[in-house]
Amino acid sequence: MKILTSTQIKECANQSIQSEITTSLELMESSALACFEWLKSRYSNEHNYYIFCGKGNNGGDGLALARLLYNENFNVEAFIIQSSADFSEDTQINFDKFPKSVYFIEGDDFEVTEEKAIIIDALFGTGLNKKLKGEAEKIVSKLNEINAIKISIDIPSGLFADSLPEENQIVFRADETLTFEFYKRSFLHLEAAQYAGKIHVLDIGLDKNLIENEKTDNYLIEYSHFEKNYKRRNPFSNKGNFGKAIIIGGSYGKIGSITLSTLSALRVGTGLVFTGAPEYGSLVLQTIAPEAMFFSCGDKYIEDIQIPFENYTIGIGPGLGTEATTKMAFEKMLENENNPMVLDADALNIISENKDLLNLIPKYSIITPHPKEFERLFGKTNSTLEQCELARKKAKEYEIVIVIKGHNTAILLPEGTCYYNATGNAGMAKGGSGDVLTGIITGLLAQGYDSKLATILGVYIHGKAGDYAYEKFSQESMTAQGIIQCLSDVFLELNK
Ligand SMILES: NC(=O)C1=CN([C@@H]2O[C@H](COP(=O)(O)OP(=O)(O)OC[C@H]3O[C@@H](n4cnc5c(N)ncnc54)[C@H](O)[C@@H]3O)[C@@H](O)[C@H]2O)[C@H](O)CC1
Ligand SMILES: [K+]
Repeated sequence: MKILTSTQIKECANQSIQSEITTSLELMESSALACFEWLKSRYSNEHNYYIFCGKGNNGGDGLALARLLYNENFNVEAFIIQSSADFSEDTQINFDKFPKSVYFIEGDDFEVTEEKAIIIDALFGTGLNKKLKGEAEKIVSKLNEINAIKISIDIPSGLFADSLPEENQIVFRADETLTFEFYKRSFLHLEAAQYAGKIHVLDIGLDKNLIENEKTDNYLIEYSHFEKNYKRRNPFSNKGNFGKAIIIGGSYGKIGSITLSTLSALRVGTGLVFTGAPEYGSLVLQTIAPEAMFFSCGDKYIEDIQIPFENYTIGIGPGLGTEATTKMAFEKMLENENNPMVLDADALNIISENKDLLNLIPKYSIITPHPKEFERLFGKTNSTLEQCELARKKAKEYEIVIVIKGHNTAILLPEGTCYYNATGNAGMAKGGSGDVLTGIITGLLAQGYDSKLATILGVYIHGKAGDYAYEKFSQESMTAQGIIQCLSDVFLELNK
């Protein structure tokens, strides 16, 4: 899905209106209708709906929604922010059409009975041009204190679509956000995501051809992406058709991580998986992952990387350690390899101590740092949005794919495009999850997916398997091994 800026979204709506595909009032009505249908499918008319409206078009969506709810006998009260501004044209029409009297409110001068309350935030949408202050700030602060179900229309009031809130900025804190046509970019960054809650993208009928023509460098990965690009297995194939993945890492006390990567590479369909680890890891690896083959790279730590095969794809880093001999072996390996590989964890830590190594990374390789590892590699930034933009620059500079792991993992491609992932959950915020991702991407790369697809699909599958693990084991009890187990659910769904 394309991620457009608020200006582009407005432009799409304006063009739809100018080309007489629709009118602005119809768009407002279809936005309200989409919210109404969504609410009706989830909440009964036993709830009391408190709808807080501004005087711009976001408020108009709120007032139209209030009318739709009222007409179907839901308990609705509409509150309108008292200000000197006039209603926008369409909002005025919807204000006139609402059959009940409304409350004009100033500051915290309003009451909400918490029991069975649903608060709908239609105060400000994408038209907000500066931080909330004065009366608006007081209303939102009071709403944030109320114990009720909270739903924002289009975007939580006080939040911007294309930039992130500062610390202590007042923003409506929603449990769910019903957003129109597109994910707003800020929703994909932690600093703003915490205000938006669960995001639901509702279709309001903007012209799909206009959306198609809008240019963007930011996308959200969707299931369709996966469905379209996934390589089905040919019934006449043999293991030679599905590549060789070489997983390298492990050191004293960290054989577990390389075992997780190995198991993951096996579970995404790789033809042959080899693990290069210190000698004493052999027994554990061969017991837990008997399908993989082992080759020794040292005694307690990786000391020498001699890959005894050809035509392989390397994934290196989990549990690798940063011993002096390991560093040397890693550097030598980088000098000798030309094909794209996956670099994670200690491989990245070694590089961050010697930045010249960045120039040795084969083009189109994939690095998978978490935010701290990224910082060690490329420097500190003030927000995750700035970090994402720095990663875009570095991905271009070194012609590599950068995966910043986190709440919404961001993938930056060498051509400058960003793909965000929305699968996954907080149960994955545990040791071992990253090792699984390394194994998945290496396995897909080995099977002939190019770097871009291997990463996009890999990150998506990883999150999706995490979501299955959540359902099966709970967020608390799921482990990295649980994610690996649930990879089969993802592939079963795909093959349905
Ligand atoms: N674009 C679409 O596809 C559709 C959008 N809809 C809804 O419209 C809003 C955007 O509406 P807009 O009128 O542009 O602005 P807002 O309602 O967000 O309100 C802004 C309003 O308030 C004034 N203002 C701006 N900043 C502040 C501030 N800090 N404090 C006080 N007042 C402020 C500004 O002058 C405006 O008048 C979008 O989010 C959707 O909900 C449609 O209804 C359907 C199509
Ligand atoms: K809003």
